[in-house]
Amino acid sequence: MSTTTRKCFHKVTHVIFDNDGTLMDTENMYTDVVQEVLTPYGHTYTYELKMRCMGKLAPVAAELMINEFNLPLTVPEYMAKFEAEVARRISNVALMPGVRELLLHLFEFRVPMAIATSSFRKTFSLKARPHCELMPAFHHIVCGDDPELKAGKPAPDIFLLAASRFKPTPRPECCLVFEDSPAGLQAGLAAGMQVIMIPDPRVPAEATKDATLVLRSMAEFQPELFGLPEFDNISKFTFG
Ligand SMILES: O=c1[nH]cc([C@@H]2O[C@H](COP(=O)(O)O)[C@@H](O)[C@H]2O)c(=O)[nH]1
Ligand SMILES: [Mg+2]
Repeated sequence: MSTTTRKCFHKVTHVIFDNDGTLMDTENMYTDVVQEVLTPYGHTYTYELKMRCMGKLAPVAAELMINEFNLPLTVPEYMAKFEAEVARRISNVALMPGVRELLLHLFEFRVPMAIATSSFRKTFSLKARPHCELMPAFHHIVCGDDPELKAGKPAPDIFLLAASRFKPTPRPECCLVFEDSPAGLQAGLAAGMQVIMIPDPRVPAEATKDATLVLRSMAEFQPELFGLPEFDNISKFTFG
């Protein structure tokens, strides 16, 4: 089940999910988007480079790409190309395996949940549209362009901001984070939270070694290990 064997986990009361690559299967789309932007300049978006961009705020990733390839583009110009390609592909993104079942289960037991995504609100809303029946499961959603957000992942700010919006506000150690990216893992840990990492198989073990637990899929998650309600055989709850 896990590549990290840490037997003792702390009980949590709140759960904060990353979105891209964790709840929604959007990372292959992002790979295609960035490759489309790079192709006219003759460059390739390697997985090594992608790992440095994943989870970062769009302007930060744009600057990284411009510097990496010495592209003749400003950050706004790069972002305009990036966003145009995202808009072309975003209409029907799927959920990652096991996500729907876990969200329904935790919602049934009234576990407070939030999303902390580097994606900007407008883009997140497009991705969320096919999954709108699941959105009431979240108490709130913090996006990368939130006016109160000072620094993106790997800084801890987005997870601390997400925790602060639960009322009453839980202590960081009572929050469990789900993440797929190395930057997101570092952000969650820096926030003082336990982080379950569900990385793409191409992410090397070195980049996941600090995770509280590493899973291959959300479907492997055992909530009772963190003091959350155990799955029964069939969760009958559905949204209205
Ligand atoms: O291949 C990539 N994947 C993802 C990103 C960035 O990561 C964000 C998704 O972050 P999160 O997993 O926090 O939702 C995207 O909006 C984008 O800014 C990127 O630049 N390149
Ligand atoms: Mg992610």
